[in-house]
Amino acid sequence: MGFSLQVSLPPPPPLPPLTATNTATFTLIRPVTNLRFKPPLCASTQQQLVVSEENELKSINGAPEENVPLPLGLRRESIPRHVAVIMDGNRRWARLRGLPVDSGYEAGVKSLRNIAELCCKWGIRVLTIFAFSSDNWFRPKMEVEFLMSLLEEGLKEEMGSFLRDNIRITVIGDLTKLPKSQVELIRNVEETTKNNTRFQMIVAVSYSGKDDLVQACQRIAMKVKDGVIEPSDINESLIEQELETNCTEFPYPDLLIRTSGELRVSNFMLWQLAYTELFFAQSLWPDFGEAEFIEALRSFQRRRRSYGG
Ligand SMILES: CC(C)=CCC/C(C)=C/CC/C(C)=C/COP(=O)(O)OP(=O)(O)O
Repeated sequence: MGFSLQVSLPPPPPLPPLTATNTATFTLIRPVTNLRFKPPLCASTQQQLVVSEENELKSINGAPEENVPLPLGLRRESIPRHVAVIMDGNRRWARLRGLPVDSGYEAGVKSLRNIAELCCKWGIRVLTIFAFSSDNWFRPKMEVEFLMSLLEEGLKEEMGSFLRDNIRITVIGDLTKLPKSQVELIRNVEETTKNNTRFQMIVAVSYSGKDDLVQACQRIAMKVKDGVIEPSDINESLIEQELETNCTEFPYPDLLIRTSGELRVSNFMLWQLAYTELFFAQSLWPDFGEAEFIEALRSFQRRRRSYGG
């Protein structure tokens, strides 16, 4: 749906296309409530602009990844659609530097931002991160609270970028143990970003792959009990539909990366990882940067995926 705004520039300089970085130079003349992305109002600007919502969204949310060259040695046609990550080694990273554990998690968030941006840039469609496992509740209370506060701050701070960059956020896991305010924030972010299509980040919080399967079994058992389906109707596709990854078009990660040299999947996406290619990096998660990510993607592209056939 379009809206129009008058131009009052004597005479207007050539306007660059709207991008995520130059929108602050434009002022909308009247408040617009139906925009998914709202350019910040800039008091100092002299410019007023005619723009349509359609054009704005096209300019910002187009598919720039198609024009961005991939790093040397990576082929666009076999870029994984879904990458899952076990971000391991944050505390070790901090301890190695004599820093408090919290600094390790903060450094981990920086690394996550970097990898998520690269995913967006290179056309990876889904990134699932293991942010907090159901077993992590047994960590010291202060540590748990700090991790949860990072999640909360991250969601609040990045909300503008999610909308601007057409990013969908989904949280999976058992949220019943989280404070009500955090659950509300999560549901709000999910709802606000649910129609975004360029990139989806799935955040696994209080997550357990076994629990995901147990919940799916319970829901299916209820359907049998209620006479909605017969036991013989239970098949892979039905189970897939009941798992938490029913939130994405690409529920099966093509590539799982685990950092810090540990060689386990630790109860992460047990069903979904059936045919996933695994990559174990030596780097601790805060050190896992662009070079290591490229190495993981190159390794993925060298694999022959036969799915057992
Ligand atoms: C979305 C969001 C804000 C995420 C939080 C940030 C973040 C990096 C979380 C990782 C959580 C975690 C339990 C990692 C495991 O490594 P570990 O830290 O236990 O490391 P260790 O194996 O060295 O003890």
